[in-house]
Amino acid sequence: MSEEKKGFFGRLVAGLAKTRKNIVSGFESVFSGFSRIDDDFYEELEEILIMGDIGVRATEEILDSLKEKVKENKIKDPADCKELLIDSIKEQMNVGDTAYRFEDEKSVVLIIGVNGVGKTTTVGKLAGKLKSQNKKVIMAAADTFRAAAGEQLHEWANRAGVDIVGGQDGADPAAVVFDAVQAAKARKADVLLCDTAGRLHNKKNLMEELKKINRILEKEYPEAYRETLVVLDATTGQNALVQAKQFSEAAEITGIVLTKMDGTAKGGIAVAIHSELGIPVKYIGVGETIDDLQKFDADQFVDALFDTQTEE
Ligand SMILES: Nc1nc2c(ncn2[C@@H]2O[C@H](COP(=O)(O)OP(=O)(O)OP(=O)(O)O)[C@@H](O)[C@H]2O)c(=O)[nH]1
Repeated sequence: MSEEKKGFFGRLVAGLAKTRKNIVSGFESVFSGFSRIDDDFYEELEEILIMGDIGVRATEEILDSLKEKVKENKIKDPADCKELLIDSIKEQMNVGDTAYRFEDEKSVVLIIGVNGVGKTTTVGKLAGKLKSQNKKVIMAAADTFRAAAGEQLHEWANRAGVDIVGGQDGADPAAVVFDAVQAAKARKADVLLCDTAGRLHNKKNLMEELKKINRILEKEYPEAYRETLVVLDATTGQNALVQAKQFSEAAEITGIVLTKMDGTAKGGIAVAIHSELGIPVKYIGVGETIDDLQKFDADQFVDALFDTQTEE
């Protein structure tokens, strides 16, 4: 493993301490506590997976795949199931294309999410990350629904050292996006980050608003690659999955940002999102500062969950 990867892995393991404690220690006791592979053994595994917020459907599929592998490989010792279980979870998390195209080409990134999930913080962290790659970034404060959201985003823009357009409470979000696109073109921005609202209690309005924004982007900024990220609060577990489903009905989602992974034992929700929705988690938030946003790598995530070597 390269130094950089080792560093990332270490941070990932540390950030996931609570999730790991919840899932890994449970697995370890099952692998070492059972002397044979029987229904009780599988039931215990099932319980740990469900308790870890991996989701009912994903859990079933993981266990079916594990049982098949056990049969195929004629495994008799529960301890030998560990690697097979890791493989089965990785398979469930495979959603194909997880490229970060917006980091490499002229792009506009729409960031949606309900209030309080960490959306504004995520926009700020993303801006900081892109800025450190020498990208010209512009923020659009198009979440004009909540008073003070614009002000908060301005603070993040200052912290990250990027330009910001909009921020007046009650302005039309689509109009803010329109202005931001003109600014992005005039200032030759690499990435336009749009903080948009996500009021799920009125899905029709949300859909209309997103459609309107997308129409503006199609018309005014067709040359930009479009990424739509949904921000979800990992501490809400299965609720996050429900939100992701609802957003995916309202817009074409290209990725998920899972925030507050540092404060939760429910990190297994990442598996459920991949497995049940087929949408990749692209970033995880593991703290409140500008550097606390990490790219998500499903294989490394599963390895980190099972890593028993690292001190906490
Ligand atoms: N521990 C931790 N806290 C986070 C993370 N991301 C955001 N937060 C905190 O969560 C709280 C809400 O974050 P905001 O970014 O204001 O949430 P929001 O979704 O933009 O909310 P609105 O502005 O109301 O739309 C803040 O206290 C953040 O510091 C994270 O990854 N880890």
